[in-house]
Amino acid sequence: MHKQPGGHLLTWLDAMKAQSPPHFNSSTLHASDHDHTLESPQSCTYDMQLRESAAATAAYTAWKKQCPSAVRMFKKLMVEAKAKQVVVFLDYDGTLSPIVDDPDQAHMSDDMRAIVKEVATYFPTAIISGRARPKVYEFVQLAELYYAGSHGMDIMGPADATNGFKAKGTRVKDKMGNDVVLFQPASEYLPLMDEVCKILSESSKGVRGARVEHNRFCVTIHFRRVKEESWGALAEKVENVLKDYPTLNLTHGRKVLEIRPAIAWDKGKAVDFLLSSLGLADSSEVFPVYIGDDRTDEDAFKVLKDLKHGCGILVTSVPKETKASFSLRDPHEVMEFLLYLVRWKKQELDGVKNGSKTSPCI
Ligand SMILES: O=P(O)(O)OC[C@H]1O[C@H](O[C@H]2O[C@H](CO)[C@@H](O)[C@H](O)[C@H]2O)[C@H](O)[C@@H](O)[C@@H]1O
Repeated sequence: MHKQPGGHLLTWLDAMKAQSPPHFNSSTLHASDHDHTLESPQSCTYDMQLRESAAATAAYTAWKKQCPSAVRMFKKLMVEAKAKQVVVFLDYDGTLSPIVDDPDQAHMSDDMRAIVKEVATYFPTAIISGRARPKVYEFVQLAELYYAGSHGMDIMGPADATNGFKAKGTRVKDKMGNDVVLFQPASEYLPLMDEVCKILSESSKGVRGARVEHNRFCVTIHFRRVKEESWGALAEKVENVLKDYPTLNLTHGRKVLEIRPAIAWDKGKAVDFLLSSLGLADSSEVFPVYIGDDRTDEDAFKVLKDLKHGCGILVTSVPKETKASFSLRDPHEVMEFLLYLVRWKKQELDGVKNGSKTSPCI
């Protein structure tokens, strides 16, 4: 019998469970999240499912009064954006791609890729992900975007300053031979991250379903395929390894624990950095839109809240505490919102061409 992990880890484990709860699709009454492997749906009677489903729907509906749908409120939301430079920041997992059990299979659809590509033709667009940057690039496959991997600790953008992007960083060539600028505020941590990843991969081998993902400046320990009764044991292993690394921090996300350099840098700082690099920091003429589903996205929502312009949009199908002002249920709704955004811009440009002063209607 293993001993329980420390108090703060127990709190995190509870938060992780709460963050990706199973929810019921009212039309089929089947658990529609992938977390059913960790629950025991057999023990639920049909009536119980029905009641839980109704209660979950009621709770979500009530929560949406504080955090309304960005699709339903689109027109209102974009009033403030009129004539401003919209900049789009997109998280990857759970935002552009659905959450799946195997992190290597979290592909985005071709339709989603097409709409993100179109968004990027009208607005500077960045992907801000916890993933290693090359991995998220492999999924997204769009050279015209800015990428910030490892929760913002690995930023890459085109070096061609004609598009206004003047990042301080190192000029290198990307895989395709294009000139890019790299900004890696935690670059000296790379050997340490490699070491920790190796030790954790070894020590977690005994826990069935555990998976350790090297996200370059972040090491992610996946709990999604681990039986809940083994979560404590896995968390304890992580905690034990971390004891020897005082310069690293532990955080949690959707059924993951993550080890990161203990530096003051996060997705919010990456948003600030990209806005500055685009020459748009401290400007009331910019309207940043950030869409994300995870705890780590809250740092970016906070930055937008403090800026007092722009908007944070949380992707969730269950009520969550958030600093975002709007919400979208899932990646399908994200796609719908991005379509609206493109249509809004096209109408605005058509209006300018035709000399119309009226607001575009969606
Ligand atoms: O910032 P993000 O782009 O949202 O990345 C956060 C983590 O996303 C991935 O994990 C999450 O998605 C997986 C695939 O759907 C899922 O299996 C896992 O439970 C989720 O936490 C990614 O694998 C992590 O490395 C990222 O840190």
